[in-house]
Amino acid sequence: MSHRRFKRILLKLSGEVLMGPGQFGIDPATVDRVAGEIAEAKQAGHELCVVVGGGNIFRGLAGAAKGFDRASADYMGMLATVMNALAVQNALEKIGVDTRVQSAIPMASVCEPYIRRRAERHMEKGRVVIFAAGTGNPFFTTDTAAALRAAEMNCDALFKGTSVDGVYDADPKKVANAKRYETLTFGRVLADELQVMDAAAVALCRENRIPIVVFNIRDHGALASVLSGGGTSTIIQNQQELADAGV
Ligand SMILES: Nc1ncnc2c1ncn2[C@@H]1O[C@H](COP(=O)(O)OP(=O)(O)OP(=O)(O)O)[C@@H](O)[C@H]1O
Ligand SMILES: O=c1ccn([C@@H]2O[C@H](COP(=O)(O)O)[C@@H](O)[C@H]2O)c(=O)[nH]1
Repeated sequence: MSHRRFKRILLKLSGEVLMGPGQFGIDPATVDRVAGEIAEAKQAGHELCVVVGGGNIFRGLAGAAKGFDRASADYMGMLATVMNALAVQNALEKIGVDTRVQSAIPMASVCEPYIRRRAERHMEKGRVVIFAAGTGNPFFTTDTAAALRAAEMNCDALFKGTSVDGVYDADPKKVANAKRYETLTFGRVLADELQVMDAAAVALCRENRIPIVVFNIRDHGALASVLSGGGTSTIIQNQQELADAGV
């Protein structure tokens, strides 16, 4: 199923994927490749904004498990996403893509604060807006931030670029014979507690009728293939919209 109809896209970029073949941190070659794919999608006529994760550097839950105060650990996680956002911005600007980073935690000497109307204006001017620091609140995730920004920016779809090629009936990293869904309804994802994305993010997309496309951004060229109807992915929508799209 081609996703060309989705003109304005929120791309949720997994932090974990940005570490490339490494075990931690930012792999410049991977960031450059992903930036190239964003540029390609833009050239194909899509408007893009990006929310970056932070799992390659710090996750609040993992910090809390090691004894950090949960809220402080979450702030550390949000700061990690700012580093990733700057890396993605740098890679995009090197290849001539105009960008702005906006952070939900204001840090005036590093990037712009998040201002919705300003972000909208940047997008109208053809810039890629990279949203950093998640929602700015502890106890949330960058998936929820992605759903929130997708709603605020009137995006046609949320593309979750992660390290699995779709949503399965069980975690494919743990269950060898897990089966991938081609399409799913929001209701099914929530009822079956499929963990690919947190429930708050899924509920927000359901309420705002924003389809979610889950795909593996580790696969080279995956964004372009999925947009044009090739590649492997799962689309999550309301039942009616799946029917309208002929699925
Ligand atoms: N039913 C399922 N289908 C697909 N993936 C699942 C499922 N259940 C759990 N997962 C896991 O969800 C993970 C993707 O989501 P997760 O939020 O952990 O990472 P991310 O958003 O890609 O990274 P980051 O948090 O670093 O930004 C996959 O790596 C996969 O192992
Ligand atoms: O709104 C938010 C978003 C993120 N966090 C913290 O940041 C890390 C990294 O984000 P991922 O979604 O895991 O990539 C997350 O583990 C949280 O600790 C947050 O507190 N609020």
